[in-house]
Amino acid sequence: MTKQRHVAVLPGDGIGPEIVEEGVKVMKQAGEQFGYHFQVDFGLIGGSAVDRVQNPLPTETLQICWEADAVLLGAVGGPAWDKNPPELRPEKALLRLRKELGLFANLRPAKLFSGLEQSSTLKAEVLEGVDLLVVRELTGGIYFGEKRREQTERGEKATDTLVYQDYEVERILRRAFEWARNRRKKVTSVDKANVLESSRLWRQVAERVAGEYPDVKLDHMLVDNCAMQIIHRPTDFDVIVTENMFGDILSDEAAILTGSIGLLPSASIGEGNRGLYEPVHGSAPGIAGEGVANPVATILSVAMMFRHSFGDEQAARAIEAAVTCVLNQGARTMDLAAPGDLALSTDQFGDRVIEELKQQQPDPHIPVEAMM
Ligand SMILES: NC(=O)C1=CN([C@@H]2O[C@H](COP(=O)(O)OP(=O)(O)OC[C@H]3O[C@@H](n4cnc5c(N)ncnc54)[C@H](O)[C@@H]3O)[C@@H](O)[C@H]2O)C=CC1
Ligand SMILES: CC(C)CC(=O)C(=O)O
Ligand SMILES: [Mg+2]
Repeated sequence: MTKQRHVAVLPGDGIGPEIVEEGVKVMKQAGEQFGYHFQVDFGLIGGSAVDRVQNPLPTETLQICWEADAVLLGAVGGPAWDKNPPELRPEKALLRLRKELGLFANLRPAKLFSGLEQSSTLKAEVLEGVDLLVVRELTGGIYFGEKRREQTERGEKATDTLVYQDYEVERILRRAFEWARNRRKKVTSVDKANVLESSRLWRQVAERVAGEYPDVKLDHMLVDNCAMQIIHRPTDFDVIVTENMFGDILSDEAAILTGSIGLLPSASIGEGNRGLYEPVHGSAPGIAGEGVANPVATILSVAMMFRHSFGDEQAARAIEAAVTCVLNQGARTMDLAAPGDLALSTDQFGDRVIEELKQQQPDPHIPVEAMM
């Protein structure tokens, strides 16, 4: 029986439309092979929405996201909108969308594809076996705290506030422990508890939640040390769980382990099955419109959509296997190409993934219903 799914697609700004086009192609191909019929609704978001309708998150966009089973997003932002007032800033729209949909858990896996050791600036022996998952709290912390600008006697003053409530910490910690159970059973909780009160609460809650998961090992690490250890001993990490801003920064850093930020996908989920799927990277304005962006992060985000929103591990793995095959054949986009290599364009790479996906057979050993 054909499965009906409703997907909201928000290409956004910069390279967003180019990479999302490849993601949608792969989603439709996987849908054909694995028995889906998609209703796809496109929506405006970010700077392009400001330009068109003077609103970075139009009501119609929010509406199609609410009605959808999953949202696929490219990226938002760029220099054209950097000086906009807060209500017209593209990045604010993305923060608001995540909050409105209640997507508090952001999964950012960083895994080394074999053959890409040479693409990283780090030594191959440091990278061998890298496979970590950053679980980032997504709807709290300093990105959402009260912001203020004031004139004082000594000039202008700006304030950002970092607030966490224990329930917000508890629910993300619980997710991290659940996911660690299906991996190598190790959680590193990252904070700045030597300085921040919110981090002291975070650590306290982490200890409490850990008591419910005796099979999973919990370590605490200060964020400055973690930033170093990620590139020094990356294979020591399994699941890293941390607050919003630390997770944002550490996941970009983790991209260096894999060879390019153009490879890192993400899934943002909440209490239900609806999720938002987007690459970890931004709108890369410097290469926008040239057809050279790496579409892998977006394509792998589509795999995460099948896994987390549709509960379809078989389709997810087929997409991941197709990407692996294409990379194993030596195909590279500009960000991964060695000097002298012929780099494929964004759509050529997407086409190669489609061809490999067509060769993938459902694996009868994988349960169709994914572990959520
Ligand atoms: N989720 C989102 O929509 C995000 C949006 N942004 C926004 O994006 C804009 C640019 O931000 P940046 O700090 O430059 O970060 P960025 O991630 O857009 O780019 C950083 C570097 O990585 C390269 N890069 C990124 N994605 C790539 C891909 N798929 N293939 C090949 N190379 C790629 C870029 O060319 C650049 O050299 C800003 O307006 C920022 O606010 C930044 C991060 C996340
Ligand atoms: C709102 C986004 C621009 C923040 C970010 O960099 C991210 O989520 O990766
Ligand atoms: Mg970021």
